[in-house]
Amino acid sequence: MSTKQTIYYTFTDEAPALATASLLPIFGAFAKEADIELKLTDISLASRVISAFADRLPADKQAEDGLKFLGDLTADPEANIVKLPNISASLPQLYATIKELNAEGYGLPEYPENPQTDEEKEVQARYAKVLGSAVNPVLRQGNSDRRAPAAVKSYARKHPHSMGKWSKTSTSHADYMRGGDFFSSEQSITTDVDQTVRLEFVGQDGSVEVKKSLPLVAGEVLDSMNMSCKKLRVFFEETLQDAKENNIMWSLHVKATMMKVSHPIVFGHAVTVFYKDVFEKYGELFNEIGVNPRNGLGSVYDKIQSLPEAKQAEIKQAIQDVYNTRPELAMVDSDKGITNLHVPSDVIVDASMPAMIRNSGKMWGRDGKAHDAKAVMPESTYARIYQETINFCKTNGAFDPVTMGTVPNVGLMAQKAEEYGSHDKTFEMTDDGVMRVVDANGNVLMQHNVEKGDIWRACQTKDAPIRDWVKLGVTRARQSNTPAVFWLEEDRAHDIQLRKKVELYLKDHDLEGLDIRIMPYNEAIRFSMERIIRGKDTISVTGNVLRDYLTDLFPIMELGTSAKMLSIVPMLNGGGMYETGAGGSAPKHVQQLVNENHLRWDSLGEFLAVAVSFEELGIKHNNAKAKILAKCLDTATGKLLDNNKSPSRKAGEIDNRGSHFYLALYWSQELAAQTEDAGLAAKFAPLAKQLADNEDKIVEELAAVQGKPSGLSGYYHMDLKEVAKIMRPSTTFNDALATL
Ligand SMILES: NC(=O)C1=CN([C@@H]2O[C@H](COP(=O)(O)OP(=O)(O)OC[C@H]3O[C@@H](n4cnc5c(N)ncnc54)[C@H](OP(=O)(O)O)[C@@H]3O)[C@@H](O)[C@H]2O)C=CC1
Ligand SMILES: O=C(O)CCC(=O)C(=O)O
Ligand SMILES: [Mg+2]
Repeated sequence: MSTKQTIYYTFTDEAPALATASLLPIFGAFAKEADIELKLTDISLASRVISAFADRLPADKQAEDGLKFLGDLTADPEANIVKLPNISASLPQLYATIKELNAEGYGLPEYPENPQTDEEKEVQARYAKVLGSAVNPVLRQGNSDRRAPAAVKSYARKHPHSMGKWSKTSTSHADYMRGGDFFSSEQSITTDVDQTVRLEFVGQDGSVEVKKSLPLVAGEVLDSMNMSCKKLRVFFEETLQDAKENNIMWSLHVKATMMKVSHPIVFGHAVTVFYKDVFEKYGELFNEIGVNPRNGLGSVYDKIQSLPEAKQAEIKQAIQDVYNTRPELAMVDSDKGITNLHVPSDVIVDASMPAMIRNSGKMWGRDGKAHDAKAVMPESTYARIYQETINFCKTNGAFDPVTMGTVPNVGLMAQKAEEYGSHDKTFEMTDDGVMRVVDANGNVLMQHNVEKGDIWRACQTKDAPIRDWVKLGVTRARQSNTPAVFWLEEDRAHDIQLRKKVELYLKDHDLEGLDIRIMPYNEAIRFSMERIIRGKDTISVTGNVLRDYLTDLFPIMELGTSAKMLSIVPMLNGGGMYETGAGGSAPKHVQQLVNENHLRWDSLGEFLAVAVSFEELGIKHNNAKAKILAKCLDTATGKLLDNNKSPSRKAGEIDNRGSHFYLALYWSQELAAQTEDAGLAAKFAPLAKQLADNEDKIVEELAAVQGKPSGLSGYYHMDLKEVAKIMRPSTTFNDALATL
């Protein structure tokens, strides 16, 4: 007999949070019939800020630390978490959150940009924990299995999304550093024993500063690498000159959100090199008024507001003058004049490069039209795969969603493997000297000569996650009868360590009849692309960053968006996390809801994740009803796709809420029709009838609210009651659901 089981469903940010207000009541009502409870756990950016300062807030403003709760839960073999995409906050997003909360009377301290006192340092440290990719590494206590389910793939084949044509004469390309970057300086070791190493800076006078003590466990891989600030700035200048001479648009693609320490620094250099004339002329003034180029040009516009109007106009003119001397800069919003360099969180490489490739290799220009572009990604380790993809499209034309195969991914990410764990071991050098990794006996394990401004970082990957990742790769190859490729370079220091382990751990498995290969990145992507255009599937088994990049790149080509991916994290301790999609939180969708009360967010990722989550409870707890709920949910999802009841982009047509209604209709019909459990069928038959009888009325009620502003007030700190009102406007539907 089963006892009550719990699914922890996360409340996050932006579009997925809005969708939750409509969808969770449906999931909750259905799940109840299988003795399953869905508990909402708030891990939104606002909730994380509130939790960080809970001890300073009055009791009525405090809230449970949802992230800590779920983080602890990941150790429990019973854990069952449905994780929606959340904001990985850049500084401008954090400022906006603090402002919004303080307007509600929270009285949170301002973020100290240049902390001087101990108090300010402490405040900054608390905010630092909230910034960037602060949720995923805590919850992802397992490796990742991301794929396009068969129903989704078949829908995409029948209803292909638009794909920009590729021309052989396209001048678009990826540009990256040919030296002085992390790739060219990487060193890597594997420790045989548990030990604590020190990350030390040795000054020119011989003084030693311990930056960090790092406990390592036996079998762990530790890398260290350096990016030269001078070479980075020269690289930016050269790419700008080259783009200007060749009349091609310049476009920066980094991941300042996830690589929260290193990439804002890189982004800041791009801003100060691009607008060099402005920063040279007004640098001192900018320092005085607190401009932070790492927050983008937006920071200049923001901070100069404290200056007299004439001065502001002078600076704005100087910015405009820069555009005469520089190549055209890619735009995020050409109507509003927002460029790629405006804020660091607008262009995020995992999604932005596939969007460019899908769009014939073009980015948007000042004139609102698409143009060929030089995509600048300083760090060469992974940038090369985009050049390879661009070459492939130039030769073979755009991918065709109707005929193309699929590239699922098995990604290494457990226990903060690879780049996810690097935030606390990434340092900007304040002086020239040597950065080194030293063991307890004083032996130097790795070292780099560094200069002021360089970015030096160490990166950890534990052994247990690697072993589990190899197993997951082999398992997926076996279960789906698909070739699997481990993407590992032959001459990259980190990958040399990993290759040894992969070769060793592959021996633990029966590989009979499987096609398992190890290939360098460019060969691996070419191999996968050669197969994909012939309709063949290839599993990519990769490290963490390639996991991130490939699970947007291929889904965006295959399905139009990575939101439609099934994204499972089998946790090392036995629990499961089911992520919804592989993409972001679609801020643009919120704007549309605010303006026209239409939410175009597609909850397909949520439907898929919850079905797997039910299924898992069914298996673990021998809960037959949960298994039926899962099976019927999957069938209903397929029917929803077939009947084209996914959200449209246009106000007045079916949106997120309408698609949820159809899910409830089809799901209840499937449950009523199944014969495995007569009790369940009897329970859902009246609902199915009521929903079907009232279909037109409900659809009308849901459409009637659209076309005018929704009245949503909070952005980062949404009022759940208000959101529920906006997201559940059909009384007929709500009443029907309440009968369950
Ligand atoms: N796992 C996680 O928690 C992740 C979080 N993020 C966070 O998300 C934010 C935005 O990231 P960004 O990379 O710009 O991605 P977006 O969320 O803006 O997604 C890019 C585009 O993809 C389309 N899209 C994405 N999801 C859906 C969906 N469910 N339904 C329909 N269309 C969809 C939208 O296209 P259109 O506008 O044309 O409709 C959207 O504008 C950032 O704060 C980032 O930190 C990013 C990646 C993963
Ligand atoms: O954690 C993040 O900031 C982004 C995560 C992401 O893009 C992914 O997992 O695909
Ligand atoms: Mg991603």
